[in-house]
This record gives sequence, C-alpha cells and structure tokens, in this order.
Amino acid sequence: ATIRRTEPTAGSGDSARRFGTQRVLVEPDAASGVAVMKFKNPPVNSLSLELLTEFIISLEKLENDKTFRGVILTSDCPRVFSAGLDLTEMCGKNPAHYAEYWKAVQELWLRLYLSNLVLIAAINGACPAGGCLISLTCDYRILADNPKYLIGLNETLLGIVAPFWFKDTLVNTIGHRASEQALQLGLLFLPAEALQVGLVDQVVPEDQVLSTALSVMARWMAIPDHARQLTKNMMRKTTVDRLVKQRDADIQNFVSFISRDSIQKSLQMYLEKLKQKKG
Ligand SMILES: CC/C=C\CCC/C=C/C(=O)SCCNC(=O)CCNC(=O)[C@H](O)C(C)(C)COP(=O)(O)OP(=O)(O)OC[C@H]1O[C@@H](n2cnc3c(N)ncnc32)[C@H](O)[C@@H]1OP(=O)(O)O
Repeated sequence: ATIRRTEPTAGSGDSARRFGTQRVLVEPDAASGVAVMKFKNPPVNSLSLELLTEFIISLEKLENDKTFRGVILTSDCPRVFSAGLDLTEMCGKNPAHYAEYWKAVQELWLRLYLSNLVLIAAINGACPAGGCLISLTCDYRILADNPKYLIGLNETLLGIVAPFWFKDTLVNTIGHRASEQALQLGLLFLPAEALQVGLVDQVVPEDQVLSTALSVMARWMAIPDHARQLTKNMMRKTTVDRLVKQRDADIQNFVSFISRDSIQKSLQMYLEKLKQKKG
C-alpha cells in the first residue's frame, strides 16, 4: 500500500492536507496535532489483510511524525464502525494464509495497544468482534446513541473463540466477571448497556460523536506526553508482553483452530446467514 497525499480541503491550508491509502483516510490537523483516521473498506470495514496492512502503515506514519500527538479512529462507511475480522480471510484459505493474516491481526493490536499517541475511538456504527477489539485498544471510546450500533466480542456466536489477548483487553476494560459473561454469551451491547458496563466511556447523539472526540482529545493532550505515555505503558505492558512472549505459538494455535473442518463449517454457515439476511 502506498501513502498518497490528497489536496488540502478548501480554505484549510497545509495543516489539513489529507493523506492515506485506499482503505484508510487520514485527515491530519497539524495545528492541533490531531489526526482523524477513517476506515474506508465498504460496505462494512471488514478487517481484510489489505486494510490491516494499510492501517499499520498509516498509524506508523503518524507515530513517526512528531507533529501528531493524538489520533481519532472512526469509520467512513455509514452505519458500521467495523464488522471485525474479514471472515473471507478465515475460510477456504490455506494454513500459510491463515498464519499471515493472524500475524497482521496481532501486529495491529500490538501497535495500537501500546501506542504513544492518544487514541480515541469515535464509534459511529456497529462495532462487533474485531471492530470492538480496535475500539478497546483506544484510551477512550465514544459511541453514537443508535440502537442499531451494537458493540461487543461476539465470537462465540460464530462458533469461534476470542483469543486470550482479546480477552485480556476486555478484562482490562470492564473487569473479569463482566468479561466472562460477555465472552461466553458473545454479548453485543446496546449503547446504554455498553455505557453501563464500561465498554464505552460516553454515548452521544450520532452527529456529536466526532466533536465530542475532539474535545475529549484536547483534555488528554493537556497532560504532558512523557508522563501520560509512561503511565499508559505501566498499565498495559504486562498484557502486551503475554502475547509478545508467545506470538508464534498464538499463530500456530489460530491456524490449527481455524483450519478445523467444524470451524470452517461454522464460518461458512455464518457467512451464508449474513448473505441470506439481505434476501
Ligand atoms: C484461536 C482464535 C480463533 C479465532 C479468533 C477469531 C477472532 C475473530 C474476530 C472477528 O472479528 S470474526 C468477525 C465477526 N464479525 C461479525 O460477527 C459481524 C458480522 N457482520 C454483521 O453483523 C453485519 O454485517 C453488520 C456489521 C452489523 C452490518 O450489517 P449490514 O446489514 O449493514 O450489512 P450486511 O450484514 O448486509 O453485510 C454487508 C456485506 O458485508 C459482508 N460482511 C459482513 N460482515 C463481514 C465480515 N466480518 N467479514 C466479511 N464479510 C462481512 C456481508 O456478508 C455482506 O456481503 P454481501 O454484500 O456480499 O452479501
């Protein structure tokens, strides 16, 4: 994926010169040091290998540019933040592909979870599974108050299992008992429920998600970077190290699990169900 610069928006000057890739739009505002990163992989921002790769590239570019201290993650697709991992990457492929794909999923989580940037999720659509995981890696989550925008780690509903580092991220956010129940039941929370359980930090009207994210960002960026970053690292490094210490074993575990006939069958059936839903 190549990083492309696009023309600045009208009357904005250099600080709004957008850049990004085909599936990840980046709207930087150098004046405030905040960039808005929008997933653009229609129709549902499924986390394909390409999107994961482009996401990592764009995030790295922002992290390496000292102008930027905060990034807001949001969706360019209507009604959906992200439908989670791309199911077509996990069915009907070969072990080598599954390994490559899972390595990219691990990489994105590792980069996001320990990022020095202030990361705020402006959740403007449905946020199941891998989409929920991305929002959980952020420092703060704002969800649009729309009953259609469900959020949660629903993997068991597909007959699969969220890996331990998905689980750890949820436990670090909503606690052990709430996570145990949510993961086993594959719970998808309504906005009010997600707020109540602590899965999101704020629920606001749909047209205020981005403006709210910008004002919350200002509050987080008022903290001296070094102190905030060291504190974030103190809070999260143990969780990250658990995966770092066993990345290859985790990949092998994923490949053998996802390759099982029974798992392949449930994923195919789930994809069929999604397609019939439209019928
Ligand atoms: C040891 C560890 C082992 C395994 C770990 C695996 C961890 C897995 C994590 C995951 O993220 S698995 C993915 C789980 N995702 C979901 O359950 C969400 C599924 N999608 C939906 O619920 C809905 O699509 C929606 C996000 C609520 C949006 O609904 P809407 O009605 O707007 O769209 P529609 O459902 O018609 O879908 C449009 C189109 O997109 C296809 N689609 C949807 N989700 C995915 C997906 N995750 N991957 C690939 N494709 C997806 C859907 O089939 C439709 O396709 P079509 O246009 O060709 O019919």
